[in-house]
Amino acid sequence: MDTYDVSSLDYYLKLLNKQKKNLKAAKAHQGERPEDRMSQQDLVNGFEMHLAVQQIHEWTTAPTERMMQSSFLPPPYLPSIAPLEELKQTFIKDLRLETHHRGAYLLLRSITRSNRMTAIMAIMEDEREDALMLQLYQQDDKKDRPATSILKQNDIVIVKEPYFKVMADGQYGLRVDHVSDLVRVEPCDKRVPGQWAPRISDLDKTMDDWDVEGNEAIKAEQYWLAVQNYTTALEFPVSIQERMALRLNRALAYLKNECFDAALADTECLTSPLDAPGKALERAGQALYELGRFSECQDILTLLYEKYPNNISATMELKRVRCRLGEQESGTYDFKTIIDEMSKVPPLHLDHATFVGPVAVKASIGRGRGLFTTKAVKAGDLILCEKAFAHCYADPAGDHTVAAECSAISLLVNIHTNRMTIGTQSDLITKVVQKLWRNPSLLPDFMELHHGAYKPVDVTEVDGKPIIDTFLVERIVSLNCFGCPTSSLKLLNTVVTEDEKFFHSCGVWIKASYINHSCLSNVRRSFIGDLQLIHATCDIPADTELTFWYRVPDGGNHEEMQEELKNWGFECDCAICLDAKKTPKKVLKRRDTLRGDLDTALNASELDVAKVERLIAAIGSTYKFPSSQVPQLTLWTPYLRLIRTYATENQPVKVVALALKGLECLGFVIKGAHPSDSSGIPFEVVQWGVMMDYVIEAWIHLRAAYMTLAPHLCQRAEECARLAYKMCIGEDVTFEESLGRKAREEVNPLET
Ligand SMILES: C[S@@+](CC[C@H](N)C(=O)[O-])C[C@H]1O[C@@H](n2cnc3c(N)ncnc32)[C@H](O)[C@@H]1O
Repeated sequence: MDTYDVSSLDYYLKLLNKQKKNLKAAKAHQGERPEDRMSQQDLVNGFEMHLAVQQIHEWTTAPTERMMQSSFLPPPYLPSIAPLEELKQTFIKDLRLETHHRGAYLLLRSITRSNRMTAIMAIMEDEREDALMLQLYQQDDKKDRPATSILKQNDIVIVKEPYFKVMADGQYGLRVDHVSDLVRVEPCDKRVPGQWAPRISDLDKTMDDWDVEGNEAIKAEQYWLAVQNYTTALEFPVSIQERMALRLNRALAYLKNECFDAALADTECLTSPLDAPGKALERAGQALYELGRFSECQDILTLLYEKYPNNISATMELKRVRCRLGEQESGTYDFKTIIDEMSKVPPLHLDHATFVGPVAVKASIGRGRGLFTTKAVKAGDLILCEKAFAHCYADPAGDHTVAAECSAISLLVNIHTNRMTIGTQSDLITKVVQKLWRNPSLLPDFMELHHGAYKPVDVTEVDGKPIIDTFLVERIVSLNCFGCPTSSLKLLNTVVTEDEKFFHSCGVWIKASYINHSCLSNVRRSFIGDLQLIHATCDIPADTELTFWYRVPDGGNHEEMQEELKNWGFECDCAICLDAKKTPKKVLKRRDTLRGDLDTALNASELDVAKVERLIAAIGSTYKFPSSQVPQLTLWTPYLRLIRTYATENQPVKVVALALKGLECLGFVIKGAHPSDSSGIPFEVVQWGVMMDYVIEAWIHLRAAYMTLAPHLCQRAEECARLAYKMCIGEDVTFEESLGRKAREEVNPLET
């Protein structure tokens, strides 16, 4: 939704076809055991040489000049679900090309440093001293952790059911797409051959040595290493007290590594909170907070506070979690403070809770599941304010200088679905994989999301570790992710360039993902950082399905709209689309011709307003149903153009007439809005129309025109502008500063 899909652009199609050709050529060798594998030494030399060249390139090229990275997703394959003890060891020389070696595993040792391209890469050997390149995908983000720490020289790993393939450079290598297919092996593991045995110095270390090394790793902010060190210390025979101290130390390292499930488990607070020491309660509270389990977090922190009433951090944390609970329960947010936070650079992942209004997920006929109201809501009501499950801010400069939290923009090519997008989706997939890998308690909610025809494995855990299927994550991201601006407000205040029309930031919001598409939508989404807000754009009765746009409709070509929805695998059957489908081709053709004439008239150096109005009326007459039933979206932009023209010319009578007609074409039904109306009917929006962009502007122009013609209607027009603002921007605390004050002070506020 709102992502930059380049699948139909020529340049990218050529790239896709080239990749497909390479894949086909590689497939021709499927099942072969290559005779021309490089020697270990040649592989190492080549790898080191490449590293050196890459380093020089990085030193000598400005970040902005570097090429946009591409990520190619291979045809999907399932993760290994076999317990390790059921797999048989195999060796490099027995590997067959383009084959997933089901039932087998490889034991490998890294013999080089590792490098990060789109994957973490290193040269690995097996115990027979054969070597090959290993490519690990979906590993930690480089901002969190250097590549060299993910796979260090001499690290020993097992690759379950390895996938041996021809790589982009024609060499042979292993590709690991599923993080759960890689198992790290301790040097003292009985499977490790004698020649790779641990160093004597490591064997001599005591539990205390490992504990001290863990503490040092924490100080050096090498939290992944601290976890390893404390884990090794815990393998020694230890007293209950020592065990608890080590686990609490490890809980801290886990927290820093964003492994909140494991941190929580190490505190043992969920099983015996009453006996837990302060440090355990503090760390458990932190883990629960990060997992969004605010109510449990409050319970733990209350216990901590009761035990240590003078503990300042406990008091502060308790206050913080109570704020989250307030947001979660009431949907009341301090938007002024949030907007202030947003103005900080770098953009933040906001510290706020999710509010779910009166909605429930239910079956939607012909659409799978959908989100339905559980009670009636009014136009402008907040339905959802959802914190992203995962979110990637685009780094416009491409150099990570803007913010540590930013992601580089890259091209994501899915060879299997032929879909190509530009943005941060590639990073988003990695982010989701890592979040789930580190916190398996989050798996069920995410994996429940729509994944089309993809058939995942039905095993969730093996050997005590979660199974994470990268291709399932990719499918879910592809069908459920939202492209988004940094904030909808920022979009209102800037002139959007052609390139910026496509949002490069993106995220996954689980609840919002249940909302199906309709061009005739009844809710609209907006963004404030990584919060997605959904507001009702009209009065919605109870038990009604909520819908918004996946692609913004413009009432133009019906087939083109359906083509844009193709990725999601459905045809829209809203009243607008059904009407277009049923309208005779001859009428559609006439409408198209008139629309072409109208565009020419609108683009003329001097606007012939009479002609434009005539053409609008002629297009209007090609519709069978009134716009209150089937909105005539194609007329919105021309009306807007006329409203602006008449506002500039200070013709309030015309502004009112055209603004009301414009709103009418979107499906609005408004009573008592004509200044000349002497019937005494009070102003009322009987029906809200489709909430297209610039509806706020139309209301503001109306307000300005009423100032001269019907001052008593000004306030009503301003209220409508404010409500439309809330629907489109997400809040109305900035309305006054953005538009309201200007609207009152100037006759024509939007022209300045
Ligand atoms: C983001 S999910 C929406 C929730 C989904 N219906 C579910 O069951 O989880 C997108 C998918 O919903 C379905 N969908 C959305 N809008 C639809 C519509 N108007 N008609 C039919 N299917 C629709 C399509 O299968 C689409 O790929």
